[in-house]
Amino acid sequence: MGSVTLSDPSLFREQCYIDGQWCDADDGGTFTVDNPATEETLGTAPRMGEAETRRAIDAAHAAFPAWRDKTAAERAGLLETWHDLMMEHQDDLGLLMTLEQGKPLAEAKGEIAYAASFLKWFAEEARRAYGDTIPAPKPGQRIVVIKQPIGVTAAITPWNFPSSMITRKAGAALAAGCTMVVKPASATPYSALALAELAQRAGIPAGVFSVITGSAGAISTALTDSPIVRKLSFTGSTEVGSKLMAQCAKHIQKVSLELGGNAPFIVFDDADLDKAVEGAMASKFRNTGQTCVCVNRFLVQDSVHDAFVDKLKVAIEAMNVGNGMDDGVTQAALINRGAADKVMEHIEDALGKGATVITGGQRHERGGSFVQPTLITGVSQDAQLCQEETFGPLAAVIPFKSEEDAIRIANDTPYGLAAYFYSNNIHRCWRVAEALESGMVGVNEGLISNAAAPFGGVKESGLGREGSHQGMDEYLEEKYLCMGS
Ligand SMILES: NC(=O)C1=CN([C@@H]2O[C@H](COP(=O)(O)OP(=O)(O)OC[C@H]3O[C@@H](n4cnc5c(N)ncnc54)[C@H](OP(=O)(O)O)[C@@H]3O)[C@@H](O)[C@H]2O)C=CC1
Ligand SMILES: O=C(O)[C@H](O)CS(=O)(=O)O
Repeated sequence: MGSVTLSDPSLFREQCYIDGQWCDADDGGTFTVDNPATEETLGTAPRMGEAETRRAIDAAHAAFPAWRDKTAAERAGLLETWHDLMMEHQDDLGLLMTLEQGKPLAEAKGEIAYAASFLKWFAEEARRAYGDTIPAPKPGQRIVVIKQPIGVTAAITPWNFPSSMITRKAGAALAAGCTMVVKPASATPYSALALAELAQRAGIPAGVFSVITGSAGAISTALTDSPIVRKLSFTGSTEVGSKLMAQCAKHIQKVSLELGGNAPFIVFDDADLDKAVEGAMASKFRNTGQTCVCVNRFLVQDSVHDAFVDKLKVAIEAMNVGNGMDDGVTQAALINRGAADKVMEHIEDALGKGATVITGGQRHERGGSFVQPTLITGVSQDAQLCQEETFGPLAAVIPFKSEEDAIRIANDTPYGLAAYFYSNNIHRCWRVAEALESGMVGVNEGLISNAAAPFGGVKESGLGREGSHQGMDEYLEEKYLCMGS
């Protein structure tokens, strides 16, 4: 990995993990993994396809009975050991993540703690897969509902949170008694393979958790063509999520989808503007704007518009753009040049429709996939960014007059993942929170993601919830027992 040395170099894996074994692709094929900040090659990962995927599915199938039959406490203990190993190696795992994904090192280490928190959360939830007994309508009968693990599951995960998007799924699946085959994003395989290394060290049995890298199409086809796989969990674009949902129909596989967003951030005239700016910065610029719950559109009420924009400009200009490995950097390279092109396309389109640049607006002088953190105002509602997720460091402000205008504009999107608003009027807070078409709402809060909360969207932002006590239900089947006399 260039000049970077891990304290524990064995966490850097360039092979996949199938059935407890580290292996290359059958044909020896590999793909390269680059550092987004320097565009240097970090290493390679196996280019696997259908044959390797089928072996991983078969291993998961073979491992399922014994894993299912462990007690919840035994599964919980192994998840807690995996959590502890993640935290013990937090620095190395953070380094790996910054090298392959680009995010500032402090954020990467933060994501490792966030990722580990899902293992700890679901270790606790494992012990609470409660069933029901229901008074029967017929004398002598008894109605009992038990919960059982769904079986072999699969996950396809994105590059923006290369560790936590895996543990948010695998933690729930393994806690429920399921086994899982994971295909991480090709841009960020090393965080996933390091998780597999630590799962092996934690004593999670062979076949229970496998990680395969390579052709997304071939791997996903093998996963959705197999009736052994009973559930697929996906985080990524709505376009791919829709394709996968259709593929899962063939064998009626359960599917969970965490997809794209288009989050509105509404600042009302009765907001605390300093808190609103704090929340705006946290939500907009986390991971250099590359999260599915990032603000995509700022809606600011006329009477506070200029004051809010002035404060936001100061906060944006205080950020430090650079290589995520360097101390003090708070905005990093985007995942690739294509992502930077998309941000510039959104800026240029909005300017062409009458918007004004308040700060930024250009590619960063560092070149490559760096973009200046940008603030634009006077954004027209027919701008491309109002219908498409920018996924980058662009704060776009749309003015509004009334509360009704704000709700109408906010809901004018096929997406509904996260929404945010700031107001000190409790009656308005209830009205607006209930009116927003979104799975999650931050009320006077810009950071809403944690393992205890049900994370998920409505409309074209997805299906199902992850985390919280709902997260494990995605991996459990309810069985109704009718006990006759
Ligand atoms: N909801 C969220 O958290 C996320 C949303 N997004 C949104 O998606 C946009 C595109 O980002 P991107 O990373 O390209 O997201 P994708 O949806 O393309 O990729 C996410 C995952 O899906 C895999 N994948 C890609 N194409 C297919 C396919 N045809 N069948 C099965 N799996 C597939 C990818 O594999 P591979 O890497 O090998 O191509 C990756 O593992 C972003 O700009 C953003 O708007 C992106 C990431 C996270
Ligand atoms: O997919 C994402 O962008 C993540 O879900 C964001 S979060 O969970 O870290 O908020």
